[in-house]
Amino acid sequence: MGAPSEKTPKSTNEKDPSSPSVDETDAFTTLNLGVWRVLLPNEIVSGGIISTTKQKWNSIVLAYPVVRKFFHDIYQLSPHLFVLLVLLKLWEGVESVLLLYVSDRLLRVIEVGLTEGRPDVSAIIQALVARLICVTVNAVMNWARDYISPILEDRIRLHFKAYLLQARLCLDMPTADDNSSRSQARAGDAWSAFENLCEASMRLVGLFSQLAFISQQRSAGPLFTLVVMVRPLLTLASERTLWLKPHVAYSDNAAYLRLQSLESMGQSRFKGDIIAGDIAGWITSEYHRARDALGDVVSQSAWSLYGVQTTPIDRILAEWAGALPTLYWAISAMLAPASFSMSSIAILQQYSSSLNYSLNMLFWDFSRVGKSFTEIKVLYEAGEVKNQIIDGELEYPRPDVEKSKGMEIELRNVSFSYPGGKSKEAALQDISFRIPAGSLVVIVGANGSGKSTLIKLFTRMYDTQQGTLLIDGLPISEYRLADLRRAQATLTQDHKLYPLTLAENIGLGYAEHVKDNEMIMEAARDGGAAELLEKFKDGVETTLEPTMTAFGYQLDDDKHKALKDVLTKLEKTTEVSGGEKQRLVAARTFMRFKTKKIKLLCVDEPSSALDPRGEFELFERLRQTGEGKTMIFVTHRFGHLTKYADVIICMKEGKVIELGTHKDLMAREGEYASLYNVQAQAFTEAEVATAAVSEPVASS
Ligand SMILES: Nc1ncnc2c1ncn2[C@@H]1O[C@H](COP(=O)(O)OP(=O)(O)OP(=O)(O)O)[C@@H](O)[C@H]1O
Repeated sequence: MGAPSEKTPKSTNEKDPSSPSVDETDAFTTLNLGVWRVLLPNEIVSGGIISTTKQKWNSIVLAYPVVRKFFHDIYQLSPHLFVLLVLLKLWEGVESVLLLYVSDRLLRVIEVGLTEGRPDVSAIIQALVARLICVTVNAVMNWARDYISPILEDRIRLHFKAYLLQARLCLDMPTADDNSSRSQARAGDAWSAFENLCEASMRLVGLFSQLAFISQQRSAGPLFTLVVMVRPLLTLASERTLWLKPHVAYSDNAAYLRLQSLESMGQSRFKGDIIAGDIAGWITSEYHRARDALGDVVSQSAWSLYGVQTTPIDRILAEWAGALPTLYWAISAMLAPASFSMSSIAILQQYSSSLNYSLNMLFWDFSRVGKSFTEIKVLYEAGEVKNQIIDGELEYPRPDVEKSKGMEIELRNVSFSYPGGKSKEAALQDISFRIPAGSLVVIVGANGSGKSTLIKLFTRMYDTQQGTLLIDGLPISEYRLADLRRAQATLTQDHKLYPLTLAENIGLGYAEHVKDNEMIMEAARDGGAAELLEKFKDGVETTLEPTMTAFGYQLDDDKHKALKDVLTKLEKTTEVSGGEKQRLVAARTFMRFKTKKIKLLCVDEPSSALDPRGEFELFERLRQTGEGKTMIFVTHRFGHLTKYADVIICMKEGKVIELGTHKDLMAREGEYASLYNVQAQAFTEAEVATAAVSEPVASS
């Protein structure tokens, strides 16, 4: 491991130019742990053992209400299984004392027999039977616990998966993009936290029963019990854990980040590009190069690296403390040889190792209790992330606005940058214009000029940072988001196919009618996807990307042919062409029109993969179906739309540079006219080329 170092932010900056920018107020300290940088608040770094223990305790106290809720929720999931499992866990705690007791008894009766030269057979048999009963009961209890655990585990995992799914689905775009609200919560942590807490309670019960039992024994007593506890207490005091500490961890090690990027290129989504580009060899050699550059700087998790930062002195002290019980009975035997026998020494050894084990396990479990508390908190916090886009209260459409017309949109001095974006310039800069209700608008402009960003503001995927966006005369933020969304339909280049049936892929445009096959087929025809649906033997019930669960392991081509055949026959992902995907997504938008509530249609370059006829037909159908609504088309191939456009907005570098009808803008001979002429020229050249090719064919 690279030597861990703790330094204050200022000195870090002076010594290492690659260090992160740090808080000028010296609010935190940066720790370099392998490839990781861990930032800890200064008050936590500077605290000694007492303050660290206090922090641990405070974190546990603070997390208590949420842990109580956690147990209540699990109890509600299955009261019987919950109670049974908790009882079985507690039994594990008592089990160790029972075993101590019966072993103790067996040793004593054997020793009496050996000393007197006449073994008490019936007492030995009784002790053996007691031990047999004890281990049998334990075996049954363990079996019952292992039988119940997976059932409860599944219920807990699925419950928290549903909880996290809902939490993630509710996030808006800026919040989802925001690093600080990105949650580490995982549903699997709920079960491990529950198990850890049960285990810790079991250890506690076990420890108290052992302490009570051992301190009652004549050969041991309270002093011996205390001596045994020294080592585990020392381990607890010197234990380092990040779990209960507020911190930020990240890596800026260039070699490590390079390794991560190259490793991700093994994913199937890059397969085609990697084969076509023949770059597999390059990736492997770059990987080796990055690995060499990383050298021996370790890349295990920051949490485990933080935990192993002990010194040899800590280890030596712990080992010495572990030898104290032996020292105790050795000295006791010297001071009072008459009260000691071989069996009492063996029993003391047994007590000592049993207590030591229980205490070590208890402290180990309690160190995980901190982690479990944090995980439970993180889990519940994931459901409480506040969206950055605040919902409005006003009903949309407003009762005082004419319903049959489309949505009116007005921008007043709007500027916008993507949260966390890396660009030097804002995506939109000081934009003002008004789109009257029911207009057909075409937005044109070069790549990156801000056309799609405008659509994202109209649909309130993001909020403007400067200026105002008005819908029907009032700021967009005043309307209820759900109402606004219900009144909008979008068809963009970003839409994806869901891993569901084709019927659902289309039907979810109008979720209430997702089972209405007639409506779905109508939407499919409008989107140009009807022929595609007929191609599949399962028709609309086809799932293009079924969830894959099948895997084969250690199958030999010849010996396990039957098994391999089963694997081959299982369902696979079906690819459709880019144009076919766009037709299915377009069908979903036509399904959305069937809600009859749409007042704004935003179409953003949805036809890049469609053939020219497909694109022409799609735009025509959208235009006809959208009549009476405000329609906004973003497209690079705008030739056949401009004659219908009430307004054309021409964008460049985040600004509106021209605005008007086709005729106005052509007369101006500016950016729009130049874009139009390039297209017109391309069409003319294509026509000439087609004519040149078709002529000899026609004459032959
Ligand atoms: N999610 C994002 N995060 C950060 N920057 C973004 C994001 N999306 C777009 N941008 C940037 O905002 C600017 C405007 O992008 P936008 O997608 O609106 O352009 P566009 O005119 O639609 O381009 P195209 O014609 O290529 O689709 C670009 O500089 C782009 O890099």
